[in-house]
Amino acid sequence: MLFHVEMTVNLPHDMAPAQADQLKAREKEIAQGLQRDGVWRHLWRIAGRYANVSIFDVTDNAALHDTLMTLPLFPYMDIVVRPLCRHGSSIREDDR
Ligand SMILES: O=C(O)C[C@H]1C=CC(=O)O1
Repeated sequence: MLFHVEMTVNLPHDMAPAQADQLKAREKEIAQGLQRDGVWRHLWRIAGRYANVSIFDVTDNAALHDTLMTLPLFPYMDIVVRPLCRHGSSIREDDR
């Protein structure tokens, strides 16, 4: 199943820069692993915001939840999830 996921990161203003850098580095490592595995299909920065729009490809809602919970920044993100289904007019072969 495909999901449109919007993540907004809200790091506490008083978080030590070293802790923030460590969280971001671990997040990047996990995000890149999920992309290599084909789970995190698209990752786009929303211009001007510490937020992204992503497409995840997972088996079901629970799998998406479990995946998102593995992200080191999860406790600091507001996440909006929209389940997707194929559009009847789409000519793409890779969005099933
Ligand atoms: O930067 C973000 O949007 C948050 C998160 C998503 C991927 C990643 O490396 O960090």
